[in-house]
Amino acid sequence: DEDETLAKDALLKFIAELSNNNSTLILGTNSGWNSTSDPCEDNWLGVTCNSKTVSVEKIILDGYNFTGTFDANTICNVESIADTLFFLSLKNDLLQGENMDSIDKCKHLTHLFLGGNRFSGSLSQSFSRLNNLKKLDISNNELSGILPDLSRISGLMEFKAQNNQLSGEIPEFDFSNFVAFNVSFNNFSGLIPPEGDQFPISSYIDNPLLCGAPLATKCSSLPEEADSGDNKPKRSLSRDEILMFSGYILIGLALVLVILLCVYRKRKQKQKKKELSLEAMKKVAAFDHDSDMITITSMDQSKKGASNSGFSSAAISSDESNTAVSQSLVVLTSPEVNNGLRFENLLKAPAELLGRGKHGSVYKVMCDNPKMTLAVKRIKDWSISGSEFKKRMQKLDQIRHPNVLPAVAFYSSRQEKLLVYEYQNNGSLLQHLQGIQTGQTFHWSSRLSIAAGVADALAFMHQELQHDGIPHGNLKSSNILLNKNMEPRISEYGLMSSTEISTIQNQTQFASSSNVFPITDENAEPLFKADIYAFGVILLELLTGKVQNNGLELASWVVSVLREEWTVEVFDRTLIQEVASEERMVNLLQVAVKCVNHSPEARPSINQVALMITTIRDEDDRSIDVSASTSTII
Ligand SMILES: Nc1ncnc2c1ncn2[C@@H]1O[C@H](COP(=O)(O)OP(=O)(O)OP(=O)(O)O)[C@@H](O)[C@H]1O
Repeated sequence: DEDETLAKDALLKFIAELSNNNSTLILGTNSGWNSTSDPCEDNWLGVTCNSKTVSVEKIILDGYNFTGTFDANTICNVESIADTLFFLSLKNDLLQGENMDSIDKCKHLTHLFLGGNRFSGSLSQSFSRLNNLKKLDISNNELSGILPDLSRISGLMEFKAQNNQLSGEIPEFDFSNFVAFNVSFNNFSGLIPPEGDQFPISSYIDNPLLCGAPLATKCSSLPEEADSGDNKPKRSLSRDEILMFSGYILIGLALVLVILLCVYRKRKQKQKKKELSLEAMKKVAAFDHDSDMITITSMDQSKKGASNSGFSSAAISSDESNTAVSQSLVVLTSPEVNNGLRFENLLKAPAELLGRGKHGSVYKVMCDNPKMTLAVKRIKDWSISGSEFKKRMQKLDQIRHPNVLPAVAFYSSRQEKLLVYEYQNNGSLLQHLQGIQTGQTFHWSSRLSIAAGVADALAFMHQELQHDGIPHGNLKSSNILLNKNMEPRISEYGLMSSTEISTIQNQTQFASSSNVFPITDENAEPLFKADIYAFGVILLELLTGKVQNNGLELASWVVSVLREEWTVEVFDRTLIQEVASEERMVNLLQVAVKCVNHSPEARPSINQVALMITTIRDEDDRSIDVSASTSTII
């Protein structure tokens, strides 16, 4: 109750400051803003509350020409408002700003619209600490000076700052998430950051010192153009501006002198070091070559230190003799390799490092006998006993699904395990998703059938391996490989370590006193639910075209956008252009969101997921048939 009173008092002070104590006149007598009513219960004009927590979430007071002051202290210093307010819009109110250094205390703001006011001076650094911000509008104000580093806000999707007198360089925004951007009619200078050219010229015009795409001004010609004065905006300068520019000129001159000195010194040094650096470059080239392409050497060579490949030393580092090693390669029942794959052949074949994941490295191995290309995964320090590993591999080998890539052979020693798979020519789903960023097409129908294939395979594997407690354990787009027909094949099924198992069980409060193998029916459930979460993230990647990584926690980003009902903004833009029916995309999005539910128990079973996706795909197939037959009739 005390909180509610504090919030109400703060709101009343806020409106009084905004309106110069004229709120009743400006908002009307029925607006609700008075001390005898309640902002949430009595629906104050422009205030939206959360119906469950009865706390203020949105304030929208646009276009009232209040002419007073927005003092950030007034609302952001009151916890009961700052903790829940995520939307603040005061557009076209002719306000001045005060104590804007406190704006970061309104830390949950995702939308802040302050366009069309009389904010002046430079924008407070504290704007760059609004970490949850998605949209910021400071356009049509009297702001000047350099922007704070707003590029720190990783989820920012929209920035509007046109019609101010802002100067300095545009912050290095990560434009990949942006849907709108405008800095036109300012005094920005320097290069437009990379990918800024996805926005039209109108987003940048009238910044005489700005250069680079999409503007026609090339950056190298910038100083001359600026000096020549031809393109200078023709407006009289204030005294302050004259002082500021004189300061800039002096600093500029000093910088030029320093640069000239540096260049002169460097040239001298370069001449001296020319021979040395050539030598160094040779070394670098040799090093690169070694690490990209390795030949798996025989034991003798390795002893002499002939190879620095991780894989060769992996095989050799076991203290067993060459024959013992050869015997310990267990070839599983793959007809193509059953005949002839021996450990020695693997060791002799040329190999190339494909990548290093958290479980170890993967090598592409071009084997001569039998003639085939393999992917060999080397897992170090896997806390699973040799016999348990063997049992698991043999069990997995009995469960076959066309969309799961089986291991063709494995090797186990105390220090390391090797797993041999057929090499898949079309790369991983991750690579295809990354290709979208560079303009490669990834059609909706391919995405949908990959989703359906993976869901089917996962449903089958879960059903077959439920009793053995073997989930996938590390499902992600780099482990979904694509064969030559672009059909998905889930790789690395069942390679989860006991430490990871304990972590998941702990997270889900399923942990028992013993978190070690064997996993039983009762404690395995959270592990399978973790696979469903991971599959949900893959669905989100397919729909958004974005990739889950350290910088982007995809599920929370999507959920936060959806909470504000901007469903369309979630989707990959190329999909929206391509897909006739948004409905099926929305249906698939709903499946994904169910899968990434925080509570494991609330996630659907994989059978339900597979069924939902098959239904969406069937509808999609039917719609293609219908449109095909319609076009034939026409
Ligand atoms: N059978 C295969 N055919 C083709 N490429 C493969 C095959 N197996 C793995 N790769 C690729 O090799 C690279 C490295 O794989 P790795 O499994 O080490 O990485 P990761 O999946 O990122 O990590 P981890 O699975 O250890 O968490 C990945 O790009 C993966 O797609």
